[in-house]
Amino acid sequence: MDLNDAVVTCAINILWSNSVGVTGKKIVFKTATLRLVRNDVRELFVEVTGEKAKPIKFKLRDVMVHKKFMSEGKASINFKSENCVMYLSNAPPGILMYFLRTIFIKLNGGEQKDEATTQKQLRAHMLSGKPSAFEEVSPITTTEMIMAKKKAGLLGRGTATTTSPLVSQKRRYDDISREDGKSISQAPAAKKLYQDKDTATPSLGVEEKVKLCEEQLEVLRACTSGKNVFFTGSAGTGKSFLLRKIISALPPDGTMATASTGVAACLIGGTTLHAFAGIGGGDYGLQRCIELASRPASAQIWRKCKRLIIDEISMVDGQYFEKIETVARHVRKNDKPFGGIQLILCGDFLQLPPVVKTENNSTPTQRFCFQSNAWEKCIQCVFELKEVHRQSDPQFVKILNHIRIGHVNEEITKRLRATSKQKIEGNGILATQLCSHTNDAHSINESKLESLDGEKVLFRAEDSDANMAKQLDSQLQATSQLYLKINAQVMLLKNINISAGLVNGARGVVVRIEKGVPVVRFKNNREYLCKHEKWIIKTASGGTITRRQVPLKLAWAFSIHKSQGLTLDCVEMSLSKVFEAGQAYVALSRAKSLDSLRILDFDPKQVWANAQVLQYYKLFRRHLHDSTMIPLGAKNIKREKSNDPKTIALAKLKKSLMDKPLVSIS
Ligand SMILES: Nc1ncnc2c1ncn2[C@@H]1O[C@H](COP(=O)(O)OP(=O)(O)OP(=O)(O)O)[C@@H](O)[C@H]1O
Ligand SMILES: [Mg+2]
Repeated sequence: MDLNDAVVTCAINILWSNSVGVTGKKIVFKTATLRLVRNDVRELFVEVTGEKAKPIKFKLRDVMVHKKFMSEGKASINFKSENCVMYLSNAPPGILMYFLRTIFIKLNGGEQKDEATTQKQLRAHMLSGKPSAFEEVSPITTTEMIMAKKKAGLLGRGTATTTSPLVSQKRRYDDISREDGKSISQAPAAKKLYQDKDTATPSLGVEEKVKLCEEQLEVLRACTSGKNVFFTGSAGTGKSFLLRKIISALPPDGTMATASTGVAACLIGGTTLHAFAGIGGGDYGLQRCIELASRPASAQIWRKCKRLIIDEISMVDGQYFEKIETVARHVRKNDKPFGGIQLILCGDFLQLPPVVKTENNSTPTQRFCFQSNAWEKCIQCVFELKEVHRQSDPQFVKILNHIRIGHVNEEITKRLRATSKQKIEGNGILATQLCSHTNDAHSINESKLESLDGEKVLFRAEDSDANMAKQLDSQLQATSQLYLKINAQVMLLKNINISAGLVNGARGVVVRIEKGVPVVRFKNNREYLCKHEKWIIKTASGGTITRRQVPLKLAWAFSIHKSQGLTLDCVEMSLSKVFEAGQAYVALSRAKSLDSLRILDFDPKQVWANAQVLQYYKLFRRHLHDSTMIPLGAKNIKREKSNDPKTIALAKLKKSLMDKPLVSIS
């Protein structure tokens, strides 16, 4: 992360006890800053600076760190020789992890002096009469990192990773102290700090090594500085990935991570916006919505919320957004936009629009969030991510950028039609069919599973609260009951090991059942024993519910709506029944490359973009060039009478967007 790895701001309680363990002095800081500093003789200290308090320093010698709840922003540091424990809470989990890692590496990654030498130097310094000076530790160097890893038994003598017996040893506390200048084994601590696979905050997981690019860092900075931010970008520019990093850089108390759909919410470790808001599906009148949100449980959630994060904002209905903005002001008794809650919104309006309920067979009036007055009032900063990370082939990226704005020419048609006959299957793994309608996908999976020989095996999920099974089913891709057979086509639902290709969305086939769990052969020929994984869902009230299940889902077919936000390995689609603007773009942009994609019946007519969205983006880009601090919203957007992509106005608009493509094409 771009932030200082030697500093963390959080709530801190410091407790001293006497030699028989009776608690004595206690200091409580609601907010304080911890800094790693060194003195003149390079001894390490943690410096605590609270509000209106003088800094206090604690020598980092003979310490134990308890970090089991690091992903919830909690940890403790036990200064054993001082009989003092420091409890940290409400720390941004990602920042806390880097802070603890810096302690670990600084303690173990340098050439260490023994105690006698240090004492000698200290005496000399005191005699010199110079005032003591402390300075912040320098950034971690590669040498320090390698040395620390070696000492922890995470690196062998060569470069290969070793499996030290201590690595698998389960310990409640991780002793990272050095005694007598020698390192004791810190393998579990190190393993956790380098390879944590916790899911409550996915950014602390296996993605930790993937670094944000410069444009993503700029958005992160705006979010951590408290601004109301909307960031957009085409499919695969890393919006959800960045959101996970943003969530882990914010204090957990009052940070509500939500998304318009369950699948998207799960990808950022959050809940659905509807579950958070507590006003039902948004069909009630405003007065009723305020009443619903004012019920004690709902009102408490609204009052506690300091930062509201919404992914896949394109699928949030504009009227609903307007309603929750008013509800927020009423329930929080605060007249500021959104009742003073910081908003972090992200999505791509050129992907799927809100699902609109048709009343009395009338034509649905789609209202996007950006068309609401609330949007204009609330959004302070807008950003557009341009670097595509999902696809690396520049030709495919270029095609997708054209499709995104509903533009198809002969060259694109020819290239996409050429995929219709290509063989994308391999290793017994069939392509996943993307269907425009959910029911089609469901029945394909059912019938394909039935048609396989052999017994069906049931894998039941274990939920922390059996009464919440329905909510978990609606939010997670891992179902409460999963039926599999040998040769079933499946998709992995977790990032297990990025470098080994075992990532969320990886396609495979069940080859056998071993030790009661399925073994899957993936497209890259790797076999993996899919043991139970844990999903943690944050409830709107701040609690958590967990599900343990085999991380697989049947993958003969998915609906395009359920695939929004995903990266898929090997996909086939028929787009003849698409019914939404952006639907073909969402389907096509799930693929990583043209070689892993087969379009059966490509026709340019299947591709169109919503005219109002195009106009919004045109305006958006103009503002983006002037300044990023602008109100953007409905007032500035002239409504198109027709959605027909063939209108002259639209053609002109597309042309202007093509002259300056929304995403730079290399
Ligand atoms: N800075 C980065 N470096 C390397 N890979 C990245 C980076 N940012 C994102 N990625 C990877 O790119 C892929 C797409 O990211 P992500 O799903 O977040 O995109 P998105 O913008 O949310 O797409 P969509 O609009 O389809 O939801 C993921 O595999 C992610 O890990
Ligand atoms: Mg996404």
